[in-house]
Formats: sequence, structure tokens, C-alpha cells
Amino acid sequence: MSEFTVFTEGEFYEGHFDSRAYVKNFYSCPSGHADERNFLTFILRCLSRVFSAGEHKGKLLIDVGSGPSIHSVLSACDHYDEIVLSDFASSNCREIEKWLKNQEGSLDWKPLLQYVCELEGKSPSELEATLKQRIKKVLNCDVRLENPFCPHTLEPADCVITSLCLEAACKDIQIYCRALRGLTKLLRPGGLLVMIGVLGESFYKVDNQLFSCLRLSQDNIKEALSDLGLSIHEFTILPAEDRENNSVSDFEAVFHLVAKKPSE
Ligand SMILES: C[S@@+](CC[C@H](N)C(=O)[O-])C[C@H]1O[C@@H](n2cnc3c(N)ncnc32)[C@H](O)[C@@H]1O
Repeated sequence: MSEFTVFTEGEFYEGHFDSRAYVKNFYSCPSGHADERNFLTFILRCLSRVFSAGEHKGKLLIDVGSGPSIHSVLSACDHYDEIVLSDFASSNCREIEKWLKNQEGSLDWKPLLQYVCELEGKSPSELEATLKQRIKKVLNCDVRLENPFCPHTLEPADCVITSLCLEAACKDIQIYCRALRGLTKLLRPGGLLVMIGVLGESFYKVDNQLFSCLRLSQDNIKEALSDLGLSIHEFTILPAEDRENNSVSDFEAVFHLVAKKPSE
């Protein structure tokens, strides 16, 4: 099942990624997909821990490779004035736009909003309103480019978040490292990189559609970050439970990390 002859890059997502099925399968409730056990609650709790204290704040936050999802910025949105979401696949950007405009049939993020608000003692309706007001743009991006937002140049960001994107977008470690360099360039000096990813994964599935994934080790990522001069402040790993019975992916662990770009 994990044997791919060709790595499924961005162009493949454009034609084959079912945005709505992805959200239905993985994000319709805080516990996420049953086969992935504590994957989603781990991510939401990590993000809440990083941002809810309000220590990290600023003007611009960019989420790179958002997919159709807003979960990665739920805990951060109170602390940044402007949020940019982005993805390679236009159907993903369209689903986010639909949600922002409260259009009929838009995705339902209420269960995740509710969960994060319970963790942080907030009101779901207020958090939803803040988030919708602060997401200023949903842009097309390509992490394989030196400037992922080419031809646009974004102002330097206080924070860049990326979740499960680079390992899905980059077919080898050289391209992964280059993509990480591109993300680092989006940050102002002293800016914060928050990354969610998977270790040792070669595939994941959305309904019956397989997507390939670059198998990464913790050392691969640490080395890539240190080559870019970033300091790692947190690197948390949750090993997969019951991996043999996971029908939708073969990840060995999920990780969450916080790193800082050096100040000039
Ligand atoms: C596994 S999904 C992750 C989505 C979301 N961030 C999350 O945490 O659920 C991988 C995403 O990477 C996007 N992607 C694939 N290639 C890309 C590229 N070259 N540049 C930007 N995004 C890309 C896909 O369209 C997809 O939305």
C-alpha cells in the first residue's frame, strides 16, 4: 500500500485531494480519525499550550499549507492581528473562503472550536468571530518555491505555522530542507516557527485515495533547522498507538515543535 512509483506532489493534490472528505475523516470531532488515536487532541493541546499564555504575539501570522482547515490557528488567532492561510490546492482555499463567508454547505468547525474553547476557557462564538475577522487572506502557495507566495511578497511574519504540509509536498530531504528555508525566510528576525508533522510516514489515505509522504526522522528535522540557524525551543513527540491497525496512514509518531529565527 505504501509503494508509490511517483511521489504525489502539489499538482496531484489539485486534481485528487477531496477537501471535504479530508475534513470529514480527520477533523469532524476533536478525537480525529479513530485509527489515529490521540493524534488530533495531541496537536490541539500542543498548540493551545504554546499560544494560550499570550507570550507569543504580533502582527502577522502565516499558516503554510493549511489544507481546507483552520484548526492550526484556533489557539493563536487571539494573539495576532492578521492571519494569512494558504495552500497549493485551490479546492482547499475555496473551502476556507466558503467558511469565512458563512456560505451554505460550508465546513463545520464547531466541534473543534468547542474543544479548544474548553481548554482555554473561551466562548466558541467569540473565538469564531475573532478568527473570521483576523483571517485577512487565503492565498495560493507552493512550498517548493524559494518564495512560496511568488509572485506576492508578504511582509515579514511574527509567526509561521505549518502542519503536515512539508512531508506531503516534498519528495526528498533536499527539497524538504529548501522548503524549510523558504518558510524561515517568511519570518522576521526573532520570529517563531511552529510545526506539526509526522515521523516515519510513507502514506496517508483520504477515502480510497492514497497520498505519499516523505519519511522523516527527528534527526532529519533537527539537522535541517540547525542548518538554518533556528533554535529549537520545544520538540514534542507522540508515538503512534496500535500502528498495525491504522488503515489510513503508517506514521510512527506525530511531532510538534517550536523554533525561533535568530534576531539580527
Ligand atoms: C496532509 S494535508 C495537511 C493540511 C493541513 N495543514 C492539516 O494540518 O491538516 C497536506 C497539504 O499540503 C498541501 N500541499 C501539497 N503540496 C504542496 C505545495 N507544493 N505547496 C503548498 N502546499 C502543498 C496539500 O494541498 C494539502 O492541503
